[in-house]
Amino acid sequence: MNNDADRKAEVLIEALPWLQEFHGALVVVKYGGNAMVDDELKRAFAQDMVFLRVAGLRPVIVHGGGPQIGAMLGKLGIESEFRGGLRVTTPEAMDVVRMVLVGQVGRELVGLINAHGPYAVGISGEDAHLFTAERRGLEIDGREVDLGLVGDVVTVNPAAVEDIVAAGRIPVVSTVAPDIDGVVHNVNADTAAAALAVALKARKLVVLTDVEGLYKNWPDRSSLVQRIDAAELETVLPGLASGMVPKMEACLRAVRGGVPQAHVIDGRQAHSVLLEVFTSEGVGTMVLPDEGDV
Ligand SMILES: Nc1ncnc2c1ncn2[C@@H]1O[C@H](COP(=O)(O)OP(=O)(O)O)[C@@H](O)[C@H]1O
Ligand SMILES: CC(=O)N[C@@H](CCC(=O)OP(=O)(O)O)C(=O)O
Repeated sequence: MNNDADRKAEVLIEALPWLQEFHGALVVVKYGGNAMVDDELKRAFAQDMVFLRVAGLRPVIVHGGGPQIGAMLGKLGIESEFRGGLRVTTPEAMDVVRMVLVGQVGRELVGLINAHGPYAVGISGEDAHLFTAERRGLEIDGREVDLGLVGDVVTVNPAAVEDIVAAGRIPVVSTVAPDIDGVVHNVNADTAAAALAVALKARKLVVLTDVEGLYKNWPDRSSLVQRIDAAELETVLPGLASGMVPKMEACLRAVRGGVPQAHVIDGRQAHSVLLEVFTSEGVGTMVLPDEGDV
């Protein structure tokens, strides 16, 4: 065999133990809006989800869309600001959040996946009681900050998502959610992905973003964390900035809720999900439960 054929065969065979280990595994993949900027990358992501499904895994996608919401708010002349990595959401902004997440970003992903076959079904936190939210406050320097219609997920009814998965399809979840009075809230997609991964007893949570993983001393590029356990992550959390806060809180919530591993990986690298699942080195940052919890 020539070298090129050897290398291709090696790549395929390296996947064998991982195909065995994850056969049938339910994997929640959070696709961040910052990793959706380029059409090629979006197509590669859709291919990866179909690959996982055809390889015998059960992918569930939770998508974000922060930059896309920002762009639409900008076009409409509505101001929006972030506090602690969360968007302060007025009722007017909430209409835009819902329109963009459900009607634009979710639809686009469903279309890209369905270019490969009848796999993807879009669903939002409003469907079949999937998520119930509770208004979420934020404490900054000991003071409570009002974020408007921002919610945290307090209950998950995963039955509708389970039905879609059981039918061999790929749920694509948009993260708007009603509170108990039916008022729709804006839920950060990392937060929702973690709550869903716990409720579905997922084997993995994989979070795609626009950075290689968690840096202990951001922005020092030599401080990329490959593995971290829940207890250590808890000590690092207070020092984190911007979007990394809800992301790492989500990983912590997932592993503390029984998900055996959570990963933050670089969505700017095409097919990074496949590298994470099917190669021995993996990519990005892996968050593990505390030793006693494994
Ligand atoms: N410690 C850190 N490690 C990695 N990235 C960090 C850190 N602190 C802040 N960041 C920033 O967080 C960003 C990711 O969060 P965010 O922009 O909300 O992504 P997404 O749209 O994928 O949810 C990174 O691009 C980086 O600029
Ligand atoms: C409350 C809150 O911040 N909600 C987010 C929801 C979208 C999201 O989380 O998108 P990314 O994953 O792309 O950041 C927002 O309004 O931007």
